[in-house]
Parts: sequence; C-alpha cells; structure tokens
Amino acid sequence: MLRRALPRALGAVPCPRRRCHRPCPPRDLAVPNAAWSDRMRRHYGHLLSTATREGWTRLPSFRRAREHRHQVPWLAGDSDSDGAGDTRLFPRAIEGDGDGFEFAMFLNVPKGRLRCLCQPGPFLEGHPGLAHGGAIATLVDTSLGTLALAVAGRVVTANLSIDYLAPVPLRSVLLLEASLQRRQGRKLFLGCDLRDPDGDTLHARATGEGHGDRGTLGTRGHAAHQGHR
Ligand SMILES: CCCCCCCCCCCCCCCC(=O)SCCNC(=O)CCNC(=O)[C@H](O)C(C)(C)COP(=O)(O)OP(=O)(O)OC[C@H]1O[C@@H](n2cnc3c(N)ncnc32)[C@H](O)[C@@H]1OP(=O)(O)O
Repeated sequence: MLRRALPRALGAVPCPRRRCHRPCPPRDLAVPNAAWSDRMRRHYGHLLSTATREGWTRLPSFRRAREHRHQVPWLAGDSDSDGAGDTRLFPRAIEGDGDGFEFAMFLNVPKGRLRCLCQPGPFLEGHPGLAHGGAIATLVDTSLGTLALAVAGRVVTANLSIDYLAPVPLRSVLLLEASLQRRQGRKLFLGCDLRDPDGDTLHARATGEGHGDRGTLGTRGHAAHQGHR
C-alpha cells in the first residue's frame, strides 16, 4: 500500500510493469528499438532529419494518457480515481518491443497534417501473417484523433470509415498520411491514406469525423485553422 502511495505522493510516475512500484520516468516509445526493421529505421531517420526544416514536430508517445499531461493537460484525466490506476493507451498496451504497434508520429499543425510511420507486430494478426483490420482501424483512429486533438482540443471520434484496399503483412512498414479536410462548427472532417512508403501500394483509405465538446471547437482551435471552418 505504502509502496504504491509514496511514489504518487512524491509526484513520480509508477513503473507501468505490474508489481513494480519503483518510480521511473515515462519512456518515450516513439523512438527506434531493437525490434524496428531496417526499413522502419530508414524512414524514421528520413522523417526526423527533414522534420524541422519542413515544419513537422515529432510527437513523443507514452504508455499512459496521463504521461502526455505536459502536452495536453486534460489527458491526465482522473484514471487514478478508479482505484486501479493502471490504465494504458490502447495502442501502447502490448508491452514487448515489436510485438504490437510500433509507431512514430510527426505533426504539422499549421498545415493540418500528421504522418504516422508504423510497423504492425505479430500480436496484431488477423488472417495468417496479415494485420487485423481492427488493428489498422486503431492506427487510423489514433492518428486522426491525435491530429484532431492537436488542432482543436478535446474531440471524440463520431464516425470512422475505412476502405481496406490491400492486405497489410505483419512486420511491414507503413506510412499513414492524415489531413484535416474541413471544419464545420464543432465538427472536424479528416482523412488519411495508408501506404507502403517504398512502393505504390495503397493499403487503406479512411475518413473520420471528430466532434468537439460543446464550446470547445472554435475557441481552442489553432489560429492557423480558421481557414478550415
Ligand atoms: C498536441 C499533440 C498531443 C499528442 C498526444 C497524443 C496522446 C494520445 C492521443 C490519443 C488519441 C486517441 C484518439 C482516440 C479517439 C477515440 O477513440 S474517441 C472514442 C470513441 N468515440 C466516442 O466514444 C464518442 C461517443 N459519442 C458521443 O460522445 C456523441 O454521440 C457525439 C459524437 C459527441 C455526438 O453527440 P451530440 O453532439 O450530443 O450529438 P447530437 O446533438 O445528437 O448531434 C449533433 C450533430 O452531430 C451529428 N452526429 C451525431 N452523431 C454522429 C455520428 N456518430 N456520426 C456523424 N454525425 C453525428 C448529428 O447529426 C448532429 O448534426 P447537425 O444536425 O448539427 O448537423
């Protein structure tokens, strides 16, 4: 009891591994690890090296929503108040490096665009050797959701539509390119393509609609997006 309470009282983040309550800093999971393929590393290196010059920001990615509180204060939530306190962001719930969703996002708020480089791992299988459609939907929803959140504050997904155009092999490398298409009151309309970054295979095309809290959109949106209304 005390082992759990003390680190929290001191403001440290408990280790996400169950049964370990030593404080440790949140680990940024959107950086290369041993499970990233050479292709994944090459594309990541390219996106990173051109990011600043072209106005993109690499987004760190943590296991838990509240570990993003320095970027988005309300993501801290009140998950501690449920007594368990051991919540995870869904795409980061699989712990082994490379087993689940490996991804890194790059954001360009003024242009209303987000890029997500991803490598789906073996625990995301649907048909043998292929990524599950729900796993692809998770990558799409997380990317569109993050873009909506970055440009407009507190937004939930109201609608998501995905055309699955070509199967995605496990451990392949994909580049998701998302954009904000328009805004209408509290509604954001977004779209994305999911491609093989080295070839011309278009694996999926999706559209999504995000709705802001009443009173959120229009007041918290990024100034550069007034033109999307
Ligand atoms: C800075 C960077 C930081 C990065 C840091 C990253 C940290 C990590 C990020 C994690 C990113 C996670 C991203 C996950 C995103 C989720 O998964 S969200 C979870 C799934 N979504 C939900 O749970 C939403 C549940 N639904 C709702 O809450 C409500 O139904 C809604 C969608 C807000 C709508 O409620 P409402 O506004 O009360 O609805 P209502 O008044 O009936 O209708 C209003 C309007 O919306 C329309 N509408 C209602 N429902 C719908 C619908 N389903 N579809 C289309 N239109 C609809 C109505 O027709 C109406 O239209 P108009 O007549 O005004 O034209």
